[in-house]
Amino acid sequence: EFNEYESDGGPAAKAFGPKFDVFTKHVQSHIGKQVPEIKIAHLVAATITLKGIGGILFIFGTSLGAYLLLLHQMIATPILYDFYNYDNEEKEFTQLFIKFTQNMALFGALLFFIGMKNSISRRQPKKKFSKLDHHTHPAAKMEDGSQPKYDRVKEVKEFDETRTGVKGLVDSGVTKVPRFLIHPPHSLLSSTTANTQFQVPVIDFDGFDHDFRRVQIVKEIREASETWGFFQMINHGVPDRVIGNMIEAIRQFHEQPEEVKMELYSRDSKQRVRFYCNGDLLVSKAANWRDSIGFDFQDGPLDPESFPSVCREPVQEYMKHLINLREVISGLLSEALGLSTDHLERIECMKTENLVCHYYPSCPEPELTLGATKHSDPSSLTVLLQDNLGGLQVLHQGHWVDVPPAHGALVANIGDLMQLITNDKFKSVEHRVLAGRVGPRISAACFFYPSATHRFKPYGPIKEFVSDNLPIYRETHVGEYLAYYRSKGLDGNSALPHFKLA
Ligand SMILES: O=C(O)CCC(=O)C(=O)O
Ligand SMILES: [Fe+2]
Repeated sequence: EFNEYESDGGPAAKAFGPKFDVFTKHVQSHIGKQVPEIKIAHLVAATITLKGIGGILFIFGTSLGAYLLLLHQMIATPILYDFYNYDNEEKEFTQLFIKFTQNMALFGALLFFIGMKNSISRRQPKKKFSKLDHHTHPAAKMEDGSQPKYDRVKEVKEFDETRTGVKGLVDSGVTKVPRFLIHPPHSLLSSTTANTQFQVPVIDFDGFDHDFRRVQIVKEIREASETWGFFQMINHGVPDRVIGNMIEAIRQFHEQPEEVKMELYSRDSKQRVRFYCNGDLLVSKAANWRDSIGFDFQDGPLDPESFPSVCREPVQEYMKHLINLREVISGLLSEALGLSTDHLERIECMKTENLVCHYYPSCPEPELTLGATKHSDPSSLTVLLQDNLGGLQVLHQGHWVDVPPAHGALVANIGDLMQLITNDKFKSVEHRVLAGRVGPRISAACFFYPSATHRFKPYGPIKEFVSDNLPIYRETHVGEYLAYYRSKGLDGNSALPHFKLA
């Protein structure tokens, strides 16, 4: 009867009216003020509406429905079940009191429902990307056989907003490589057929400061830098223990809880320590199956507080050794170029260090993607530490050649800026990383650049390498070079030709 309504309020108003009068009198005598007059028919209409709409919304599981029902309970219960107007001996008291407490229980249940809804939405702040994977796979077809419409920008944006990188995808149970990570067939072609007739040179640095050995080492470095642009170094002076700790620390950074790592996620290259997935995610055509943490040292040490605590000491210790090694290589490279030992140091072309520590998660479909697209490094020189899984390949005489992991070894490779200042004498050679079913693979690339404090210092071909006054490249500075390199993204083409003189 309470749900029937007529213009005077119907039977509901007849039951409700007297009780409401008593209730308003109570309230008036308590607060000592006149309560504004409310038409009983309006009140009944309001409570029926609240109950009706609230009930329907609640069935569909919305919090708004629960709030409306709460409001209904707050108005109707104390007025309708007015046990407090009866003596506790009277039978109405018991009946009304039972009804009142039942409604209070309902009130509590509604509060509980709202609380649960809020806590669920707080625990799931981000979209689970995995829900999308079957839509985004190019092999996926609509029911009518057509390809689903693909919105790459949206997919990439949603992925970026998870702030958890490729590892986040893997952890959420993705079993297919999402489309934005799939590379075109021509860049995947012959992924698995590495050429085994060539071998990347391995150079033993033992005795580099003894004249006799030094001559030999300098010769090997010259040959490797002119033909391969790559060589592996052994007995380079960085202890195995330091290397082992470094690999373990990178693993620990990437494998710590998402919530901690997400705090450091950033696309702002001015942020000196940051976690990111594909520096060129927003400009590249195909993303790489890897996450990275970057440390931009800029001509000096970083504030220890800016390191994530899981990897602070191992990274600092590794870099201390790499600074020493840079001095050694800088002298050897200068000599290999036929310049005085301190030449490269004097022109400050390797003064800044930028360390990027990569994590390549295991991949369910490694034949569809890459750990790193074919690229050459923009640096003057890169020193790379890789774990024992393999996957790094260098392009040599038109063939992809594996750079096999060797215990305790470090890889050195000539970067674009070195090729530019040596007028093509030393080569900045293209390399890539295959994705693997076994993982994670871990690596740390330390890029040595010209001084960051002299970002606009011009660099062009050194005069000793310019015969008949024919430089191949125009002058540039590290700021310009990097801006161009980044704007292009890793698209498989070198940035160097852009700086060629006509
Ligand atoms: O992870 C690797 O082995 C190579 C990484 C690389 O080429 C780079 O960071 O430029
Ligand atoms: Fe590289």
